[in-house]
Amino acid sequence: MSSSVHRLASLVRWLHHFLADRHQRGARVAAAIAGTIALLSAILGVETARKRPRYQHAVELPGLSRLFGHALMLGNAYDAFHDAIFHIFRAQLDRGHGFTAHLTIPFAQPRYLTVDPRNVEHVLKTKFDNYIKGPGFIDHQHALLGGGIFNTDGNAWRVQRKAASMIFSVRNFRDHMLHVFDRHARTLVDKLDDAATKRTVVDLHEWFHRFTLDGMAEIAFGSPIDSLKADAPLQFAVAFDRAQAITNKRMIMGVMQRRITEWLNGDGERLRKYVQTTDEFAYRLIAKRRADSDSGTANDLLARFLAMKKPGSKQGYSDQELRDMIINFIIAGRDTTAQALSWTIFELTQHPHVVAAMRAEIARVLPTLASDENGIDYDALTRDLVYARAVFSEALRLHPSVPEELKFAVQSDVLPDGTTVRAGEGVQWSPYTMGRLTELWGHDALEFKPERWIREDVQQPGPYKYPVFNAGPRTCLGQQMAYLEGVACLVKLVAKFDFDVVDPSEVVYGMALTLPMRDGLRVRVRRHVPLAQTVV
Ligand code: HEM
Repeated sequence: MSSSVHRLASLVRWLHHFLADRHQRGARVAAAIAGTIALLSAILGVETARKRPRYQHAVELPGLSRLFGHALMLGNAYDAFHDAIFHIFRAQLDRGHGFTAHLTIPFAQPRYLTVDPRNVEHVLKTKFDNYIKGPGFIDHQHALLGGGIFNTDGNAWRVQRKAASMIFSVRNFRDHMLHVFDRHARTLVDKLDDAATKRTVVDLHEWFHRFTLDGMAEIAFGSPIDSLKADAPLQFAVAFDRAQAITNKRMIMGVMQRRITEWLNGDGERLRKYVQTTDEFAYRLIAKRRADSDSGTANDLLARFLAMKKPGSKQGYSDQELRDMIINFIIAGRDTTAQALSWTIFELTQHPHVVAAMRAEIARVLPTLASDENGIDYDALTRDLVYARAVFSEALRLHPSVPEELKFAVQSDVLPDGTTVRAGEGVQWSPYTMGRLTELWGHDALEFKPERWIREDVQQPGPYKYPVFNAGPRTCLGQQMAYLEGVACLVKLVAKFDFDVVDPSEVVYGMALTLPMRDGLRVRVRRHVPLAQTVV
């Protein structure tokens, strides 16, 4: 009896979550409850029974309802989704049940959740051709990402990857990108200096998104935006974040369930509106570059795509294809690095001894940084700032910018741990959970310890135990760029400022395709006074 009551309460909470819309409750909610229950009852009982696999090695995730699969469990846990997955695995491993679990989502193909590095290597590298993004996933993301690099498979992906990889050369990093990052980091420092004088509270998370957008716009699209200098966030950025949040909700739905839910709760309409705003921004950039007579000699990504013919065709890329490229690169280059910076600063505020160790390294490697007008040396950044780089890696271990990943099998296959995956089924792995498992990182897995990255007696983790930047043929193209930009910015800020988080308990992640902070990172800024200067 109590479990029925609990299930009913769960159902109501789940429906409330997906239907919550201050403006359109009432008729829609009533229709939704009746319609959803009738529809799901009719279909899901049969569907889940039909799709439930014969397990080998993978165990059933808790919270399976014969009628609703894991939808209620996921809906209830949605706001803390990554931690729910972590706790489920923690409990499963404590019971000796292994590294892979099975998940059933109404109307969607069943999927496996795994945190086994051998399985991750298998999907990302060994059987790369057998695991694709797949039509369902691509359909979910299409409104926002279109046919851009994150949302394609096969030849369309290959062509974009080849074209994009041209900008990620050591020469471009050293001679161009570093100077761009340095310039924007100075603008950020000036703003923080001003905030320190006025003692205002600033949302560092939002400022980091502007910092990385400005860098990305200049490097990839050849168009300075200077959003850091503006008084308020760009309208584009607000719409972009909201569009991502809606797109992410789709990841725990089947396509049909998504259509019904979004029709009922209005998310479909809202997404169209947000995408329209992001499109206007992208199309303005494209029009400006098409009109610019110098763009033929420019070296940025947009210039390269503008100059290219489509493979096997005499035609160039259409505005819509260029728009897809721009939007995908904004997610790639703005959100990931801005969020990595935000979580790193947050961890630093909680671990003053790490800040002290960073400052000691900065004093040794870049003694004039705090007053330096010449910018940061490339070799120092990529080779000598070992501890600062470890700090960035460690923050990403606990707060990976892409917290969950998913691919679908083209043909039936057996994972290295013995789990049978049938054609069309999904394999999802969780960098967020993997970064927190004692089985992978030792007894202190949950502690923030940059030292673990520089211990000589411990082998450095490979990309399958630490799949934060993906691995194999689709490994992140921008990993080095992210370290360059991230570490350059971090050392400048750490050398000059102390940050106090207004309320650490309000720093939680929000649900998006990446790992933003739901309510931002509100900090008070103080100019750092080195000890030597405080001694009278
Ligand atoms: C801390 C920062 C970053 C993290 C954690 C990160 C992580 C990732 C991950 C997990 C993927 C795979 C996504 C997927 O499965 O589709 C990826 C792909 C990619 N990343 Fe990054 N990334 C970061 C920064 C950057 C930057 C600065 C760029 C520069 C534009 C970039 C460019 C790309 C591109 C183009 C891909 C697509 C690769 C492909 O599908 O072939 N990333 N990144």
